[in-house]
Amino acid sequence: MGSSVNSKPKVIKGPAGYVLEDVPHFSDYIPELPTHSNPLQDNPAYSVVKQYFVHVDDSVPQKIIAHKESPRGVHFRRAGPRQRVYYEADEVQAAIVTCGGLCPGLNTVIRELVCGLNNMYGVKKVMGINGGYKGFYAHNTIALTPKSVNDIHKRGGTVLGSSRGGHDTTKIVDSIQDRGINQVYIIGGDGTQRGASRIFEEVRRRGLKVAVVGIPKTIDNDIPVIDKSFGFDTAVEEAQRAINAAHVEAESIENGIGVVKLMGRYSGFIAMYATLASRDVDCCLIPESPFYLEGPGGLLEFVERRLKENGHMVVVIAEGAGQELVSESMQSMAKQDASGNKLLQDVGLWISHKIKDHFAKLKTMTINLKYIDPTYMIRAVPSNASDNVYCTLLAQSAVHGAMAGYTGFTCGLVNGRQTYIPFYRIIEGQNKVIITDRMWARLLSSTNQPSFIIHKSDTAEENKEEPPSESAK
Ligand SMILES: Nc1ncnc2c1ncn2[C@@H]1O[C@H](COP(=O)(O)OP(=O)(O)O)[C@@H](O)[C@H]1O
Ligand SMILES: O=P(O)(O)OC[C@H]1O[C@](O)(COP(=O)(O)O)[C@@H](O)[C@@H]1O
Ligand SMILES: [Mg+2]
Repeated sequence: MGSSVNSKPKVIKGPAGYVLEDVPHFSDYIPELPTHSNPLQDNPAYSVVKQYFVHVDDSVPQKIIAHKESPRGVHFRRAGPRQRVYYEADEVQAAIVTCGGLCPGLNTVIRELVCGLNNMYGVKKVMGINGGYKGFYAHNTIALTPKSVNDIHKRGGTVLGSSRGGHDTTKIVDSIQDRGINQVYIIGGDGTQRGASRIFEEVRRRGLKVAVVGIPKTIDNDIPVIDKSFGFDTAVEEAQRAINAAHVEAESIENGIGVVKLMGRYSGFIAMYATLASRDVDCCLIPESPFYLEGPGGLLEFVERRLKENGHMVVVIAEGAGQELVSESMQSMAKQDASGNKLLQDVGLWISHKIKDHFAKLKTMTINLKYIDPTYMIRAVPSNASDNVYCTLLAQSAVHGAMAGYTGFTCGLVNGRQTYIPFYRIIEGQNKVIITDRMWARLLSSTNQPSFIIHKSDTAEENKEEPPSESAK
């Protein structure tokens, strides 16, 4: 079996600016592998489907807004079953691992990988790696059968367990070889996909016929390229319960303030969508939009004004918002978790204290503030109906890709279509709320909160005499 240095991006160009950012395939580094006809063609459930197999040239555009003269742009390979497969059913030894923080839907993905492999391709040997990456070399494995995973999608968390840290590429690939694993399904966030990419490179370097497949998991929705991640809808839905509670508490008492902290380390999507969905939120603070507390146009002035107008208010804050302000006022410890992620300070608690201190000093208004931190409750629930369907399609796409000999890719929804995306595109950046986009503008107009950025620059010079009016925002 051949081996070479790290794989290079596979970029295929076509007419009119067409670009396919393709994913690796066994045939790139292992010559003359035998192929077999896809057993799906004899499966009664699929035999009625016209054109069940994906055309070899099918690809999905990354950008679907186009102008008459614009180039066709970047495309990704469309996911789905292929005519020829690179494994026979009894040859496959699949392994599934879940890494990083929890997210609704993990169990559904595990279930559908096991059932998809079994029902579509007759694969019987599937093992679960216990406790994240380190489970490859530090724990026992768990045998997974359609029966044993039958109702796990009704539970939150991951039946396999998860962990941070412990990624040792050599030990992991040694374990893959020792256990005879030839398909690895790796479910996890940005850190996990980085780890998966390293595993793929090592597998390729050793010339192994092992499909390395990533399935993106991120409750924060911070993975680039894909439309959204599984579990996100569930998280937004579950956040409504906390926001409702905050609203009920706030409006039941004079000058009531409800503060709700939601997940979102670097990306405020959960906070933004939960706010847009709820309509009870007066102010949404996210990491992408810096804010300030004191002075004209600041948060405290806005809180005072909203309380005077409405008698109560709800603030939603993403965990990563205002971290620079928290660090300024508290001794930053700059600690990291086992995966190297920066540990954040509790901005919800901090902002609650700041608001309370402000009104205590002001003495003209007595407030009643209730702080709700539902962060772990939101990610520990089972996935909702639409996420369950999404997880099923993702898992099936992953299985089809691996069986067809593709490797070194992450499955993902791009413009509503299932695709195979090369690892480098997934790990090169982060998906963030773009505060100059229409979605954030919609949020600002629905809450009518200050747009702190505009103010801070404007206020320095212009507003020495007079603070800006809300309508000027
Ligand atoms: N740059 C990296 N290279 C290899 N492995 C990594 C890298 N970053 C994170 N990992 C591993 O991926 C796993 C999950 O990462 P983590 O950041 O905790 O969660 P998530 O995948 O949800 O972002 C951990 O086991 C961690 O060691
Ligand atoms: O306390 P833990 O388990 O480290 O998780 C906290 C973090 O996990 C998340 O829910 C998800 O982060 P990952 O995608 O990196 O797993 C973050 O929003 C949060 O900061
Ligand atoms: Mg992460």
